[in-house]
Amino acid sequence: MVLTVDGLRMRYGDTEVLHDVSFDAGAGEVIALLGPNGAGKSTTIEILEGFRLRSAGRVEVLGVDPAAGDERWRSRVGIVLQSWRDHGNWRVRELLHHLGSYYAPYATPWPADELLDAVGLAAQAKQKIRTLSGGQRRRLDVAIGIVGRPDILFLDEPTAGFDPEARYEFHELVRGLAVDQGTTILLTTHDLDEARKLAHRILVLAAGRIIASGTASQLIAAADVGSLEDAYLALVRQEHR
Ligand SMILES: Nc1ncnc2c1ncn2[C@@H]1O[C@H](COP(=O)(O)OP(=O)(O)OP(=O)(O)O)[C@@H](O)[C@H]1O
Repeated sequence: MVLTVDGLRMRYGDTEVLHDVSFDAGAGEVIALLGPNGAGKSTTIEILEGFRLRSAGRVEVLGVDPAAGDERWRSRVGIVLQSWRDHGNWRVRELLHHLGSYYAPYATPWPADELLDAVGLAAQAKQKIRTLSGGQRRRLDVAIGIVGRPDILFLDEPTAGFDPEARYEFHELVRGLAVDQGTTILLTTHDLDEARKLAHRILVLAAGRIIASGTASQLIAAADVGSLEDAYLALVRQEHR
């Protein structure tokens, strides 16, 4: 398994926001984590990325506890946060080239120009980052996440602000990473269509617990409804009762 989460708990002060979360993922698997605002999706991802220390449970990412991940481990993990800190005065190509160089001791980084093509930013290569549109910045966030050709990629709401074409191209890119490079991908999204199109498995997290898990068709069949949207709404409404 590329990713194992077993009995994960997280507490902020007196409030427990993750209760006994367990799931795993294999190579090349795309998993979508869905759930209402505040369900604990970002918290889960940040623990797996090694940014937050969990309260309890076992977590392994590429065979390593993220709390103890070293530089080599970090170089194999790609991360797209909800918002990347800005380097406004850097130019797009320059930043990607620079960040790619960090990975050079461990992996062959994606050449900046190829990566710019892949995320649809070739025309903005020489632009300063602060002049990019919201969607263009988000594409750059994605490029930053994959520049080191990671074995596992964490994407926190990657397509928020994308136009439909950018979204389509991003979906193709994610599929390519999973299929051609065997990259394992865990993404959070509020876009059910995105989850249906991309994910081999969907996890629904509500109030810190996984309340359903399966393919889109399995979730739809289990709820005995006609669409993933209806299945999702039935699940989270049941949880609210
Ligand atoms: N540093 C913190 N201190 C205290 N509470 C926090 C902290 N970070 C998050 N929380 C709380 O933990 C819960 C889970 O938050 P989290 O950001 O993981 O949710 P989410 O599922 O990613 O939500 P969204 O869909 O809105 O991004 C929320 O109730 C949030 O208010």
